[in-house]
Parts: sequence; C-alpha cells; structure tokens
Amino acid sequence: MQLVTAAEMQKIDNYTVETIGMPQDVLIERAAMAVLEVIGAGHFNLEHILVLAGLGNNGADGVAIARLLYAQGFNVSLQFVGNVARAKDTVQRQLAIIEKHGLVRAEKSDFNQATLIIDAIFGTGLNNILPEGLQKMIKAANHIEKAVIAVDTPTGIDATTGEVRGAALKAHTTVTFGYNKIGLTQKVGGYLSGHVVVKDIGLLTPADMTFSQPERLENDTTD
Ligand SMILES: NC(=O)C1=CN([C@@H]2O[C@H](COP(=O)(O)OP(=O)(O)OC[C@H]3O[C@@H](n4cnc5c(N)ncnc54)[C@H](OP(=O)(O)O)[C@@H]3O)[C@@H](O)[C@H]2O)[C@H](O)CC1
Ligand SMILES: [K+]
Repeated sequence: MQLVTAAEMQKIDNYTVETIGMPQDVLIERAAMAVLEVIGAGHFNLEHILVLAGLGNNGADGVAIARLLYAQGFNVSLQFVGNVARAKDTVQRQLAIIEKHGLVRAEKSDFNQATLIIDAIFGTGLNNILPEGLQKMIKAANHIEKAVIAVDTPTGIDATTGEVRGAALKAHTTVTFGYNKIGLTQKVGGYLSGHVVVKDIGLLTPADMTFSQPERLENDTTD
C-alpha cells in the first residue's frame, strides 16, 4: 500500500484535473458518492445527519454529500463552517446547486440533535493551526462522542505528519480518496482517523511520480 503526503496528493489532484482534463466537479461528485457508500453500509444511525462543510474542496465534497443525502430523503442538516464569501468557487457552485434542491443551510447546529456528523471542514489543504472558535467547537463535539465520518482526513489532523493543529475531530471512520495519507497512520492522526477506508475516485497518478515513502507490501507489518 502506498502512503502519501498532502503535497503528493495535491500533485495527483492537479495532474488529474490539469493534465488529464478531469473536471474538478466530477471528482467532487465521485468523492461524495464514495462517502455515501460508507454512510449506507449499515454501521451508523442515520436518523439525523449533520454535515459540517468548510470553504475549500473538502467543503465542496461535504455540500455534495449533503445534497445526495437530501435527494434520497434523509433527514440531513448542512452547516457551513467559515466565511461563505471566502469559499472556493467549487464550494459556491455546490451551495448554489443544493439551494435549488431546496435544502437551506443551518446557521447554527445543536450537535446533540445529530446521530451522525460528516466532517468536511478541512482535508489535505489544512495549512495552519485551526481558528480558536473552531477548536472550541471541535473539543465540544469530541466531548459528546457523536459518531463522526471524516471526509478525506479528520479536520485538524495534518495529512502529512499526523499532528494535531490546535484541535482535531475524533472520527469513527475516515473515507480518504485515492491513497491513504501518512498522517492517517501515525501520531495522533493514526488514532483520531478511526477505521480508514481508501476509495478510488478516478484519480490518475503521473507515471514519473516519486513518493517520499516506499510502498508497503500488503502484509508488511513493519511500522
Ligand atoms: N484528492 C482529490 O483529487 C480530491 C480531493 N478533494 C477534496 O479536496 C480537499 C483538499 O481541498 P483544498 O481546497 O486544497 O483544501 P481544504 O478543503 O482541506 O482546505 C480549505 C482551505 O482552507 C484554508 N485553510 C487551511 N488551513 C486553514 C486553517 N488552519 N485555518 C483557516 N483556513 C485554513 C486554505 O485556504 P488558504 O487560502 O489559507 O490556502 C485551504 O485551501 C481534499 O481533502 C478532498 O477532500 C476533492 O474534492 C475531490 C478530489
Ligand atoms: K475533513
């Protein structure tokens, strides 16, 4: 199994979009469908699903997940985390589409009401310590021990090192795209990621790609 850094994953993303010509929105849709497969696998109480979406492509995945759940008749709430005006265009497009589906974003959510939280706040683009307010929200969410499915990475975990950037959501399951990330297998990231499911969403890897970590053989037990 090949483990990758955040930068290596972003290089593969960019190659797939820029060189291969796969539209980003298609990758976002496939990422969302991959998470729905895990949500629907029967291990979670789906009575009230709360999706937390951030301002980057991780958030775009989250809004698409909320839309797919809503379209299938689930009781789903969507809370945007951050300043919508600063959101990437991928997120803006997803928000416009979900609005036309009739789903109105929640301004504030009571985590206690949710039976499952979908963490789509930050993924491999995390590049700094989390804002204070978000750290508080994450610590409160961890305290009530709700079931959390993390999209790509648990928010607050550095995808390359596994270190915590101020605070990090504890996930029951992490659905990560393309390759597993080094940060989901070591340090606190190895613990907070929970059960990691790697999903293929159609990413192509450049033939000349070099990785910082050697590929581990499937039954390789070395740490
Ligand atoms: N692998 C793939 O092909 C696909 C991945 N997808 C998803 O995309 C994310 C990565 O998306 P990205 O937009 O690069 O980053 P994030 O969504 O993780 O972060 C969003 C932006 O937030 C800003 N940021 C980062 N850290 C902080 C912080 N500590 N506090 C505040 N803001 C922060 C940062 O913006 P800057 O302007 O600061 O650079 C980030 O850009 C990946 O994880 C997948 O979920 C695709 O959707 C599907 C294909
Ligand atoms: K996330």
